[in-house]
Amino acid sequence: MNREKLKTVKRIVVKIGTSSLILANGQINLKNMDDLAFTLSSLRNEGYDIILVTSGAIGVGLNVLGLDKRPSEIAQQQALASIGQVELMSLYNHMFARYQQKVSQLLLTNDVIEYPESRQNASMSLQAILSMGIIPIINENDAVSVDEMDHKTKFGDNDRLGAIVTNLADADLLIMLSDIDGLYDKNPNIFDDAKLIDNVSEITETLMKAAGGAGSRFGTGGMTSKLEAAKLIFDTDKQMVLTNGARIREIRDIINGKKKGTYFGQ
Ligand SMILES: Nc1ncnc2c1ncn2[C@@H]1O[C@H](COP(=O)(O)OP(=O)(O)O)[C@@H](O)[C@H]1O
Ligand SMILES: N[C@@H](CCC(=O)OP(=O)(O)O)C(=O)O
Repeated sequence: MNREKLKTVKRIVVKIGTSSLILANGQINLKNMDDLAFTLSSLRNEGYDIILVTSGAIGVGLNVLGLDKRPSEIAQQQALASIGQVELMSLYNHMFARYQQKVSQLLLTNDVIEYPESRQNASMSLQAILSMGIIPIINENDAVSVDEMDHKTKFGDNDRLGAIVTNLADADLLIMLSDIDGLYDKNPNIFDDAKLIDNVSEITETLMKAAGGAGSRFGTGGMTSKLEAAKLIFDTDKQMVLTNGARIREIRDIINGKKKGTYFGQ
């Protein structure tokens, strides 16, 4: 367990969850989005390769249509994601442009990553975008991804997608931004005495039991899906830091090795 390794990272994937992009009242969290655009653009200027994995298509879709909860029908959810994704990218495009940073969009499905040829193709596309100094912004292609018996196109959730992209891009570090300071030893929604864990070197059964579901009505996987993502990170010998999306500017402290959030690494 050594945060010293964080000081040598060159390529960083940042995953931001819906809970950091949408306020409790359903409005867009412009402060977090602007902090994200500023921080990632300045890191890019300093020479880091940056990839953003974003959630929020459905949350922003609800905002655009003035709805307060997800529809239950799949086709309705997909329509919402399709509407929200355009608005989400439009917001990012404007926010990043303020800092003279160009962005691109990549919408992925699980089958693209599973098939070696399309995976290689996605990887080459990503490399080409990065070599142009552009920040690729990645989400699942929610408008078309569904799971059928023999054709699985869904990733499950964007925490998993964040870990998959870290591997696909051969990045050194995944920064997972959520609405909480890191991983606690118990679900902090239920236990007042829950303590923040500083370092995790292995995903044990005890840790999995400590992880509960989503904290907001917009988040999906909760802490369980973040730990599943951490398992993929360990499998591929990468590092991950889980931290609060309300303090995005602390990413700089994190890559300077400071004790912020929960560090997953060996
Ligand atoms: N052991 C735990 N440590 C930290 N958070 C936990 C834990 N168990 C459950 N949670 C909940 O997981 C939530 C984060 O997951 P989620 O709502 O899916 O966020 P996001 O939209 O960022 O993916 C936290 O707000 C918290 O309420
Ligand atoms: N792809 C979906 C997000 C799915 C997801 O995992 O959401 P979250 O738990 O907020 O990271 C969307 O853009 O709405």
